[in-house]
Amino acid sequence: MNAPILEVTGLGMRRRRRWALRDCSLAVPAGRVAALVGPNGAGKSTLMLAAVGLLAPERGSVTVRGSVAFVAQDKPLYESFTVAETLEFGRRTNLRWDGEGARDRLDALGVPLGARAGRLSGGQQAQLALTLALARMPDLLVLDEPLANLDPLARHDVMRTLMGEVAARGLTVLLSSHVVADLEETCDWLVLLNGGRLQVSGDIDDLLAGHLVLSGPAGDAEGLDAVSASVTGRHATLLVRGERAPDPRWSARRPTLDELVMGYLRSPATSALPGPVAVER
Ligand SMILES: Nc1ncnc2c1ncn2[C@@H]1O[C@H](COP(=O)(O)OP(=O)(O)OP(=O)(O)O)[C@@H](O)[C@H]1O
Repeated sequence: MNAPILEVTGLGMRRRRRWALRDCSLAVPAGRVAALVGPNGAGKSTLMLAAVGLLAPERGSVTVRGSVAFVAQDKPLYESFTVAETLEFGRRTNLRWDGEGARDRLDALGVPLGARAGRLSGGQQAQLALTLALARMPDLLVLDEPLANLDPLARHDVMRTLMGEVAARGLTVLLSSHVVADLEETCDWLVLLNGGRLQVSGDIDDLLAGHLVLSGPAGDAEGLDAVSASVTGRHATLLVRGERAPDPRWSARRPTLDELVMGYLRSPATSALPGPVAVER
């Protein structure tokens, strides 16, 4: 595994008086596209604010090995600036700035340079905010719900832009979303928060390969160590850890990412976390 670009150890974060995150330890290897998922109030934004240094940890530590850029949920843009003025402002306020790449990207997306940022569509504003962050040439890009309020085509375009950058220069991305289906094709790392606790962290292919969805008679489910189970009449569907069905009474298949996420969210006391991570220094 590549050395983690983001490493969080024993992180505890308080928002006002309440703990928003407790005892979170995770590592995201360089070059990954990591999905940060969890219900409302799980602590996703808090974790991202800690990762980019906008909130200081109450307990534990956050290490980023490289430069970081952040796009907040409300995509702050100067509404009265034109797109060209926005780019010029970026050039003047950043030491590292890929203005040419930014213009090329906006050109390819059909975002007019002369339009005022406040008059762009939601999808174009999302692309402009993403373009500004990418122009800073970060090693780690942190995006708080970059796909919220976008139509399916705009969501696809944003993800394609990200994938292009990841492939072209090994960018690492941490992005939060509520729509797991949007993440399945592009993300290869999963971080699942629930109620301020880390529940799942790891490579998505490994996680999917290490779990099964079992279907069979509800009466046979006892004794199986399921992550979660749903029973309809005499039939049970279970998410379990393992690579093979326990016996022929159960039909087994690999879960989808959505099934894996939902299975863990239904059982907040369960977790799928790696052991201590060896870091190359
Ligand atoms: N500015 C704030 N002041 C006080 N408490 C806050 C603030 N922002 C968030 N919190 C609290 O911290 C906890 C974690 O919130 P956070 O915004 O990190 O969750 P989230 O997973 O990003 O949620 P969502 O999916 O709704 O955006 C919640 O209990 C929330 O009420």
